Amino acid sequence: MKSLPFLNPAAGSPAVRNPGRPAVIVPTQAIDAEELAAECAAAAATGIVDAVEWRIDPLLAAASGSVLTRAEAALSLLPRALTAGLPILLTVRTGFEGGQVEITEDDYAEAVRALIAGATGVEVGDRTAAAAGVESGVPGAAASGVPVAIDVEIDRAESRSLIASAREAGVPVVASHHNFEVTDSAERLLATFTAMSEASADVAKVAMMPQTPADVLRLLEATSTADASSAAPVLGISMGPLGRTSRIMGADFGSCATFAQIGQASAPGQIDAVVLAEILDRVTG
Ligand SMILES: O=C1C[C@@](O)(C(=O)O)C[C@@H](O)[C@@H]1O
Repeated sequence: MKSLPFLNPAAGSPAVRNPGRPAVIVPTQAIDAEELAAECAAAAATGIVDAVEWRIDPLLAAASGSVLTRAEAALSLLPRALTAGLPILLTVRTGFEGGQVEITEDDYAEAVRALIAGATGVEVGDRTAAAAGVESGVPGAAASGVPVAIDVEIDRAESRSLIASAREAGVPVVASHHNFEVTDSAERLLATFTAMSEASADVAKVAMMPQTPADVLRLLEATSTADASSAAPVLGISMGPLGRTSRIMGADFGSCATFAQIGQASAPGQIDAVVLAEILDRVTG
């Protein structure tokens, strides 16, 4: 298991203190500033969360105007998320992959490009994000010194150029691929991990729906194989109740992080974050 590459050392969260422990990432689907600030603060207050994923697809779906206007509306809220001090993973989960925003390939690329620019240019206080990133040495750090990373769906038409743009801007990238129906074949899973690694993603993540225990095993084996052959951290998730082994013991198969819920889950099978942290305390110390 490799470490999640956008932890915030200053947060002193469990994965920061113990590099052998997978990062716990908690999603928020907040669509306004108050909800976002409150959910990030609540996650930080538990002391067991390492990063927050802000799923902005519900906000993009609810807002009106061009995709650029809607992405900018989301970005204007980002400083509220950063005040809690936990790293933020910005995710536009499209309808293609089980998310809430129906979006064209062109609009997805435009939204992600706007988010990359915003993640490097967020102003908190009087320093620019890019300057703070250089000073703090934290990749993708916003002005507060809190890392901001971005999710890019590897199957989107412009994924490779989006990943290249994010890396050029110093924003860490989590490449994603989801199948909410079944679990891909072993060959397809490995090809997906390889494509993510070849595109230079900072984390290669797949989330699959199992139908049988053998599907969970195939996902875990592919994750472990990909971890052994890739320089970048990997993350393999088997969703639904059947896949919970992957969310609890995934680190033993190479996963650098696990998604857990506080309040609303963002995918089937997520475990309560506090309960999961207690289990991880017991099994990983
Ligand atoms: O990609 C992922 C993983 C996930 O689908 C899960 O299964 O926990 C949850 C999503 O919010 C996130 O973007």
